[in-house]
Amino acid sequence: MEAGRRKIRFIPFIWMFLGGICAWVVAECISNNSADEYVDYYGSDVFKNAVSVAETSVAVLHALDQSPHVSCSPEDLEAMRRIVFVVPLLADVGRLREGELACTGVWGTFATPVAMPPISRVIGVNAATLWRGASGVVRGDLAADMASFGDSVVMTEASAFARYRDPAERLAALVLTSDGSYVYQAFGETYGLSGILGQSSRWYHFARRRVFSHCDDNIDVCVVATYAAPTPLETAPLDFLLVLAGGMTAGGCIGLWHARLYGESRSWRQKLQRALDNNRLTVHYQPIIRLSDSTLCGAEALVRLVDFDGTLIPPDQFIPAAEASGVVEQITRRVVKRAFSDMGPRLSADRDFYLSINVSSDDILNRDFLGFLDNETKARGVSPGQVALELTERSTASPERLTRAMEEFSRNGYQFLIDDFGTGYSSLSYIARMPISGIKIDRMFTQALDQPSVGAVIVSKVCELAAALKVTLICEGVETKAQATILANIYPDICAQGFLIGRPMPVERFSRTFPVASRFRWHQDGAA
Ligand SMILES: Nc1nc2c(ncn2[C@@H]2O[C@@H]3COP(=O)(O)O[C@H]4[C@@H](O)[C@H](n5cnc6c(=O)[nH]c(N)nc65)O[C@@H]4COP(=O)(O)O[C@H]3[C@H]2O)c(=O)[nH]1
Repeated sequence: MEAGRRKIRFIPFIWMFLGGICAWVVAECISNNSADEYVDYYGSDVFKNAVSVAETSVAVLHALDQSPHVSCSPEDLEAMRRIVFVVPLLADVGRLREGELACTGVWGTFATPVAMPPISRVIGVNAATLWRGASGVVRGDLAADMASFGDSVVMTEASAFARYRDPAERLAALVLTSDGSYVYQAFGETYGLSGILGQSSRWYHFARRRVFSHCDDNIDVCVVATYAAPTPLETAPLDFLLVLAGGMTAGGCIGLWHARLYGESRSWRQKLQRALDNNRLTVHYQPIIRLSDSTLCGAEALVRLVDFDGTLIPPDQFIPAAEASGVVEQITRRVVKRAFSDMGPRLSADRDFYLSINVSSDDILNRDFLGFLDNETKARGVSPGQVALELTERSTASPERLTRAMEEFSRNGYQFLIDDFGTGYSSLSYIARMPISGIKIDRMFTQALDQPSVGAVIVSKVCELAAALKVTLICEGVETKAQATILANIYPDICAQGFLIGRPMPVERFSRTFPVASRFRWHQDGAA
């Protein structure tokens, strides 16, 4: 008991914690998303520029290679000068002779060819040669990236990547080959970046280092850019704390609601258990008559919980809690025992009279219940054929399982009635396959009978269905003579249950009001 109370007290805190975690996850995802946008923007810019430089260099090398002019001839120098003039990404273009630079578009022909520095890399099928940051080739103070193909060489303008040299805080990028073995350009703190080529962050990846990586399809140029994203607490501490507080508050509210529901169901469970232990469940009986001849055909057993002050609590208030907490099976057994003890003599005296008992699908699916029912009927001398089990149409159990279980009860002689027909969602095809002997039309349709509404149409359709299925039809909630008259006209064989005939009552009153072989003349007042 104490443990249960302590558990209830913890529920809101657990939900608060969960709410806080959810809020934190949401804040992280939002922050990841904007950090990814940032690194994508930066990485794409570097990538576009790198591809543009590479494509331009390749195109110029290709053009020089195809040139009809004699290398370093005045026409060749003129053509190279024009290239340097129109291609701002290139600082100079020139010609090699025996591995040395013989002339360039800017400097013309050298009196003494300039020695080339050691090669950084040879790439591609056609063996283009690359130099990274080569200095002292033309001007001692300038370090340029160079590429050569055949006897042509291009020198990249130093300013081509200038704007990336000092990236914003936490940003870094590498321009490299797709196998990661050669780095064209590096910006910022790039240690370990080549190892993550091919990975890209998504908003749902939880990592502080956000990654952009992309390779060109035609040229062997890739870019890996990273952003060491700050935590949401660093970027927007107030917003983050507000989101966290919101999450915890929402979690706390859900927790309070959950604790209340849990407390209610726990208190109902305890209340019901105490009522069972103290024998404070009682059963009332509501008469059911056949309208055609006014004979009493049966009675429905309806459970009530007697509160400590003697007031009767109707089943609608505790049966759902009993079903949810698993106490319903104990209640059903108690009702069965009580109803057989109350109505046993009546059932033996009047073999045409039946007693209907509400059961839940859990009762029917419980293998022991059939044995229990058999023992009780035997002990009280009740014929199973006079016992109708009312199963609500709103049952959530699997129809196949339920049908199989119902068949076992049916084999032992018990009848089944589908209660509250028309309010559930079960398919008619299932109902048609279930071993049922009767349908009870819900009172909401009955009460619409003497009003112009679709209720009357539905009732007459259900009557047709009952006739087709060859099952008994019982109409619940018959309160007026007008309703009874309409029903008797639509379906003469119909049975009626409702305040017009009698409210649920204790067994003593039931026996007094409806003695064996009595008739209830509903078109006159009172029982006869
Ligand atoms: N307005 C109006 N109401 C009428 C009229 N005639 C009968 N009623 C009420 O309609 C309900 C009929 O029972 P139900 O459809 O089986 O509906 C039952 C049944 O589904 C459930 N129930 C009752 N006893 C048991 C039980 O022992 N076990 C289980 N599992 N459920 C039970 O509780 C429901 C409510 O039972 P009650 O409160 O006794 O309410 C009863 C009855 O008092 C009428 O002319 N007008």
